[in-house]
Amino acid sequence: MSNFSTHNFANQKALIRVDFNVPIKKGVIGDDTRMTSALPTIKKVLADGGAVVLMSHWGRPIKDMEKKPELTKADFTLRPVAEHLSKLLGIDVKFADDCISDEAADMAKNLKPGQVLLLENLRYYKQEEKGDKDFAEKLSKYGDVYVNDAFGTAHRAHASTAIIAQFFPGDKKMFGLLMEGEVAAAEKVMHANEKPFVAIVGGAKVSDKIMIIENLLERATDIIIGGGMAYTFFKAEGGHIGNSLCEDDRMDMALDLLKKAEAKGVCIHLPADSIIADRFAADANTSSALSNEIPAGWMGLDISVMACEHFKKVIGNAKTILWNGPMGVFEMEKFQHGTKAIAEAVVAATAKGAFSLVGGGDSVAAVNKFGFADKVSYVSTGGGAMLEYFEGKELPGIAAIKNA
Ligand SMILES: Nc1ncnc2c1ncn2[C@@H]1O[C@H](COP(=O)(O)OP(=O)(O)O)[C@@H](O)[C@H]1O
Ligand SMILES: O=C(OP(=O)(O)O)[C@H](O)COP(=O)(O)O
Repeated sequence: MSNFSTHNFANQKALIRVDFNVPIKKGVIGDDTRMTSALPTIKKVLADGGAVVLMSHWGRPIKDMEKKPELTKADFTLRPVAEHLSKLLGIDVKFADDCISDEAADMAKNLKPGQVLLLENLRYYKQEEKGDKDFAEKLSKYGDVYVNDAFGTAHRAHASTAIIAQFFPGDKKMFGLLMEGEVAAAEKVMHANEKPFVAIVGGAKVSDKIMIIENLLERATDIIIGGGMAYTFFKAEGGHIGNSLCEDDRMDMALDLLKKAEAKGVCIHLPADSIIADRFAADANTSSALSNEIPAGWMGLDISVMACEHFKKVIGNAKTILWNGPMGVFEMEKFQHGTKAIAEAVVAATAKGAFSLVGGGDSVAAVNKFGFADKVSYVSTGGGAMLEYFEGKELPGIAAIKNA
């Protein structure tokens, strides 16, 4: 592998895998941390006299379109990201409507030094997530040099994050500045794990993160499980969760995890009560209920008073805090309280000397929304990636460049 900082990109095209999986609502970018964090890498290539071809995924289009037939590819387009990036860079960022078409290939070929091209969402193609070799090879033709700066997606062995690296010789593949910075910070935290070590896991990616929680049992003294994650546990224990988020095929795993935690002496903290809603909507009717007694037709969208108080106490004693995943649907005013309360507790613990690492696209958006980003020890652009790194695993996106 080569060194990004010392590489001279003059007259070269850098094909950069970024993680621009940022919140977008009605075509407007929300928290743009993942974009601003990649700017130093992009600017260095341009300053050297090179050109930049950017590739990213956004959301999970194929899976989501299967679940909700009313969705179309247009709901997952990266076009607003190209427009926002134009503003951030102060130049007109070109956009290819399809990541793998002849047109995209031509646009990449004709790119001049100082120009930037963003390809449409890689996940329009199932080959991306399957790690298809031909797909990766086609993408590899867009650049002279491959740069991986997508720490948030480094835990995925996908075509653009890992498989593609084999099509570049050792001196033409490298990590970008964001990736280098993230890895250095994660290493620091790995060695700063003073106890009590409290891991806070929330959000909506139940199946992904339930496996990660199991591995956290090796390091954490306490694991707080909130957000949409929690209801699979309550249902598995025989509770009533109404229409709350749940992955039935992970219930056995949830029970198993509770048993393993008990055997290891790790405390798992679930939210005793929830703010419930009659619809998944900002103007839904709301009430509060025990998290295992949610009435039919209602869903838990935030943690409630008892849970907040309990979680705050646990966090107050922590010396090391690792947080990924919001406690509720913080994007909606009515369901932001739990996430805010937990963020405040993490900030207070940090002020008392704890080391706190917060990561994940939505988690970062949440700490920014509440103005706490500079009051925690480190904010990572990776959520699942950060947690997996913490397990001591070599992430596929890192291994593909390092070990080739
Ligand atoms: N109880 C809940 N029910 C449904 N969605 C939830 C719930 N709690 C949190 N969420 C959603 O989880 C999403 C973030 O999850 P995730 O992607 O796992 O976090 P991150 O991006 O920080 O890694 C947010 O959009 C939030 O609205
Ligand atoms: O947002 C992301 O991860 P995160 O929710 O763990 O922060 C990354 O862009 C990876 O997305 P994925 O979990 O759909 O592969």
